[in-house]
This record gives sequence, structure tokens and C-alpha cells, in this order.
Amino acid sequence: MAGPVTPVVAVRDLTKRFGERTVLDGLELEIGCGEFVALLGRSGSGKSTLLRVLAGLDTEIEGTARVEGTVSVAFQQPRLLPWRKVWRNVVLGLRRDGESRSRDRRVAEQALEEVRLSEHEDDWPLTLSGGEAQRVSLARALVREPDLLLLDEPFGALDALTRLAMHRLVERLWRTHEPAVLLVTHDVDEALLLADRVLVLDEGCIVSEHVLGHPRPRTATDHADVRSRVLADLGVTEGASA
Ligand SMILES: Nc1ncnc2c1ncn2[C@@H]1O[C@H](COP(=O)(O)OP(=O)(O)OP(=O)(O)O)[C@@H](O)[C@H]1O
Repeated sequence: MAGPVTPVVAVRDLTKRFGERTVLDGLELEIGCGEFVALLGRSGSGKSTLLRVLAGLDTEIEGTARVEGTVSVAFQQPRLLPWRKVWRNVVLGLRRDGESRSRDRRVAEQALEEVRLSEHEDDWPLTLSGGEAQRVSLARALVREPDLLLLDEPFGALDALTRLAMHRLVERLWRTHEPAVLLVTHDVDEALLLADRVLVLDEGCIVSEHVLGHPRPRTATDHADVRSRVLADLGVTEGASA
């Protein structure tokens, strides 16, 4: 009989303060292997702070934030190094003990093929469009074969059409690589389209959870009831934009 499955993320009673200000306040969170979770919350509610803690970038916390395995992060800005060609940006975070340049190159080629950017391998980052640069950032996150992929508003700066294409790409990459994903977004429809579970963060805690499950793919009008409830949790009157 299979034993209990260890969650990829186990956060218990997590409190994060900046001076007098308590941003996360006894937060509890669990994310299972391969689960796709979206995190919504008002500006300043602590979403990025939580991601930074999970990424190990901020360790001054109370409580525990345990992550099993490898973590990769993709931010709203792709953060590519302009003096490295695209393919060398992709392999930037890889451990290099004994790895040859030709092997790095092969790994980068495969990842760039997955994000449909093969023809840009030898380009400089500054020659890429915003969507292309973001795809390089995703390729860079994936070559680490993460157990947990943290996405901090990765599509926020993109135009609507590119964003739609990125949704399809992320869903495909998620199915292929099966990492657990925690996606921070301001876009309720994006959350409903992609996630298995949508969480709302407010006052330093997860105040609501909406389980969407399957099937996928979804359309914007699926889960209209959940959409209304999430908007209400965010304090947004329907009809106004989220
Ligand atoms: N290094 C820091 N020092 C002091 N305060 C900070 C620091 N980082 C974040 N904060 C504060 O913590 C709060 C939460 O910030 P955070 O960036 O996590 O919010 P967010 O939910 O991601 O917001 P947004 O949706 O606008 O990106 C904010 O009030 C912010 O000013």
C-alpha cells in the first residue's frame, strides 16, 4: 500500500514581519506534488513575500516553510543577463560540476525548443520581444527540473494576445514536466484557467480556497460561480476589473 505522499510545500504558522509591520500572519499552506495553485490577493497583501520565503530568498521568518526538492522562480521581469546570449542565459542556474559547454548547449537547445525559441539561441537578450524574453526565463526555470515552480506575475507585463499564448505554453510545460506550480497573479481569469486550486491571501493569511479540479482546458466562462466568489473575497464588485 502506498504511504502518505509528502507535500512539496508545507508551510506552518508562518509569520513574516518587516519592522513593526506583520505581512504574513500565521499562514498555513500545503501544495502537493504536481499541483497547480494560483495565489490571488490585493496589492501589498504579501504574495511576493511568500514566494520569496518559499524560494529561500528570505529566511528571517517565524514558523516553518518547508519545500521538498528543487525550486525555480520566474518573475514578472525576465531578468536575463544582457551580456550572455540567449542559450547561455538558459543554463545560467545549472550546477556546472564537470559539465561541459557542449552539454550545456544541448540542454539549452532542448529547453529552447520546448518554448519554441530555437531560432533565437544565439541572439542577445536585448533583441527579444517581451514575450520571447519571458519564454527564455521559463526555459531557464525548467532546465533545473524543479519540483516547485514559483511564478511571480510572469505574464503581467505582456499584451493580452501574448498572455494567452503564454497560458497555453505554461499549461503544456506543466503537463510535460509535472512540477508543482505556485502562480501569483492579479488576473482572476488567468487563475481560473490554469490552476487546480485558487487561494486568496488577505491580512497575512489564506482567507479562502477554491478547488477547481478538472477537466481542462477551460474557457473564461467556466467556473463563473467560483469567479464571483473569488472576486467577492478580493473585495471587487463584479463588473469592475479585478
Ligand atoms: N524588504 C522589505 N522591507 C519592508 N517592507 C517590505 C519589504 N518587502 C515587502 N515589504 C512590504 O510588505 C508588504 C507586502 O509586499 P509584497 O510585495 O509581498 O506584496 P504583494 O502582495 O506581492 O503586492 P503586489 O501585488 O503589489 O506585488 C508591502 O506592504 C510591502 O511594502
